Amino acid sequence: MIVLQRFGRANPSLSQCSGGHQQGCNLSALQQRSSSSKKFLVVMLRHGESEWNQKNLFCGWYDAPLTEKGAKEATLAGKAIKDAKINFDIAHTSLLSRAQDTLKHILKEIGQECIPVHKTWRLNERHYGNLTGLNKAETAKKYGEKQVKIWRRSYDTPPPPIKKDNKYYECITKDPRYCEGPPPEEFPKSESLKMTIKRTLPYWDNVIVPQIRDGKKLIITAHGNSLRGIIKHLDKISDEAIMQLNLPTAVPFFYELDECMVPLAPMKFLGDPETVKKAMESVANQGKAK
Ligand SMILES: O=C(O)[C@H](O)COP(=O)(O)O
Repeated sequence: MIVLQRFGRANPSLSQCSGGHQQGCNLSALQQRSSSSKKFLVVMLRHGESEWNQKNLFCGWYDAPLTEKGAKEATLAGKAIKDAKINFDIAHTSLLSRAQDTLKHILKEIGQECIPVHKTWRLNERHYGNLTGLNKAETAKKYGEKQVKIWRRSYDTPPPPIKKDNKYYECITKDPRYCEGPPPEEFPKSESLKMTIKRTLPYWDNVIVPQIRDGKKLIITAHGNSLRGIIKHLDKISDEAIMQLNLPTAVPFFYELDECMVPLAPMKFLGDPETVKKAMESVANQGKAK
């Protein structure tokens, strides 16, 4: 198994059972932790390259399909998982095809196409508001790289809300895949990372965590920003430090969690360190004016 550098915690001392989202943990659980060797594995990854990644467009809730390269990246992710001898009991993904198809390629590669797959809007990409459909480099040229970095990576500044005359407004808002949620009053018009975390974490806490505690091995295929939210939560990364985290497409990373659902170590990638580092830099550079 090749493991890349860890994305460090801002404050490791905070990584105890004190987080409001870590349910069922108390002091006695903490005290027992040292004598218990129970570890839980969870694997996550961002989808493979999509057509809109290739064109460098803000995508968010628009349903851009995988490119051929994206499909190959997903298969390679499956190979890395196979080489690491990991198999799964349950999969979770978003309602967007790029994440679902990435999962399909992986499950095919590891010969686990039959495991249950749960799909939820709560794992969707953050909604990019009225930036949806705009080219990232051109937007940087127009509004400045600093502003684009704020829109892409700041913790609590959402992009401008999507307008009714945005070319993609109808196909996103009226998409029947959202008939079971979010409810109309919660349907996002744009989301900051903070807002994304607010709708993703209840799924982590109420659906994913109980399955992990139950001893199930999970794979989660989702998106750059819904996963940044989960990583921020697990690794207790500060609002400032999270701005520097850029997730590459289709590179699996994993956590080993203790019984309190606290990571035993920060996130680790499965992949060649140099390749992953370059891929992360290239994601960061998508917001530079060309
Ligand atoms: O929605 C998008 O455009 C991408 O999937 C993620 O974009 P980002 O890296 O600009 O946040």
